[in-house]
Amino acid sequence: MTVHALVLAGGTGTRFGATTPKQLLDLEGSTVLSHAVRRLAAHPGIDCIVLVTHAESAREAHRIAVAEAKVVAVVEGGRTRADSTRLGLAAVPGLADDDVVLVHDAARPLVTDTIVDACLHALDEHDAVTPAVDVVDTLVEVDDAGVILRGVDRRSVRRVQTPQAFRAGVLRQAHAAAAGEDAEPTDDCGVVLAHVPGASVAVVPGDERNLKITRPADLDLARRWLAED
Ligand SMILES: Nc1ccn([C@@H]2O[C@H](COP(=O)(O)OP(=O)(O)OP(=O)(O)O)[C@@H](O)[C@H]2O)c(=O)n1
Ligand SMILES: C[C@](O)(CO)[C@H](O)COP(=O)(O)O
Repeated sequence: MTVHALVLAGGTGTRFGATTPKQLLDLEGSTVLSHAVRRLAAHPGIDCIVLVTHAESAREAHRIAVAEAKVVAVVEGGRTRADSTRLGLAAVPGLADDDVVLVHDAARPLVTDTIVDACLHALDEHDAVTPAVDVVDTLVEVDDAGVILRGVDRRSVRRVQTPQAFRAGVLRQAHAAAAGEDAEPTDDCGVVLAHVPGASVAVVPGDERNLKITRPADLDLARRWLAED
């Protein structure tokens, strides 16, 4: 059984507001993308990595591929995140249904071995696994006018992260069924839940430091946490 990782860097980073995609931003001398790939490549349980890039990130992705022996392919991503996963899956050489696929956001450069280990371990019992953290604020559901409709019990919700881990056959089945649909799922566990009836999808402990760089303040936090590592 081989463990493959897809690193998704096909987005534009609109919410960050920079002129280049956020995966190219500098984080203590290396790009955000390069941190994410380096951390996954250093995990002994991960055999090979496919980079899914935005056209503007292709040069950096190819540079990383030369430096990191585990990177076996670089492909251009799609319009949506799900399209990018689908294109990445198609580029994995020799992917067997009982192989494992980890799907990771390049925008999460502080992924740790502990998180990867937790995901891989839980995959012995589940079809798909995602790291997740607790919600500490009170949650409410609102209408379009911002009027609160009801409270949401925060004990029953989590904020999910990546890498998300899958049996390859399950992820392939889910994305084949989802292809062409109007919905734009924001993560791959959601695609499995929606399209693989009966699939067992579970959470394992994530880490607050495994943040997704979405807005400029996130980069400042990542810099601080990286310096503390
Ligand atoms: N078509 C897309 C959209 C997103 N992603 C990747 O999915 C991850 C999570 O997406 P997000 O943080 O939303 O990144 P962007 O789409 O780049 O940001 P924004 O939504 O602010 O435009 C990122 O690593 C991003 O590069 C991707 O590979 N292909
Ligand atoms: C996959 C993800 O990082 C899990 O939290 C998140 O859903 C990505 O969402 P985005 O809207 O693409 O930022």
